[in-house]
Amino acid sequence: MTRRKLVAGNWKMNGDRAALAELVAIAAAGAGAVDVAIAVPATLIAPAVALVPGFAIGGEDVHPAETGAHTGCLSAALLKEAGASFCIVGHSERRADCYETDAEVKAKAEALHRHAMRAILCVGETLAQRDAGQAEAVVTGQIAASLPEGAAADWLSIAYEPVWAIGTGRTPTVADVAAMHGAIRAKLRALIGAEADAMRILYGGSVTAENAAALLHAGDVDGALVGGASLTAAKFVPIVAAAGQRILSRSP
Ligand SMILES: O=C(CO)COP(=O)(O)O
Repeated sequence: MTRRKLVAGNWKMNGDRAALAELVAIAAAGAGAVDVAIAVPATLIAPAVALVPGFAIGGEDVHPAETGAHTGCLSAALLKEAGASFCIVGHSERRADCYETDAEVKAKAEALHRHAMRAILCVGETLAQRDAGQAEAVVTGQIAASLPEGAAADWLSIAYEPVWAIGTGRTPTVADVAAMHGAIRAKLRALIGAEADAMRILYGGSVTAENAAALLHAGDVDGALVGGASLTAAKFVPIVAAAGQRILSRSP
């Protein structure tokens, strides 16, 4: 099955209104054979959408409830009203900083689906878990416990982001990435059957213009979730270009 690649950016708590100018060239790069999307801090969603209408701008977190006494939180409806078409859920920084559980991540994804928004659900192991030989069990366990009801490829993507590869300049080997994505695909098949073959599984963690071609064309890798290198068009657009290239021959 051919899956169209998705290269998504995650600005985290970076960027400001001036930085939104980068989105003009980034949005133009998304007009080709690769889907492109950028998640920005919530206060930047509306001005970003105004600047690049029609381009996929997303949030970085959502509260599972519809409304209520949740000071400082944002519902899917609020994100959508601001112009977001998708949202990241379960990023490891939120699992660590905000103690988010798999059950909460699942509820957040379901809230997005109720509002016809797309979701990128993040999973990934820590270095200690990898060193202990538990990486696959941890990641497939997160998938089993946080996969939302009604999970389907037209609104949900998975992002495999090893915690130790985020912002560190370290990445797993291409073989390790392919093995983990294969394990995630197998787990998805067990949970949702043939729909799993249409679902995009992104890799995230220190993706750069230099390593993107190798990582993005590994087995079962359907795109990337990019942090630091998504903040400027100069760094991000070459990653989109790498996703669009077919590797016709490899050196021995
Ligand atoms: O966490 C990430 C994207 O969600 C990855 O961040 P970096 O690309 O900065 O390593």
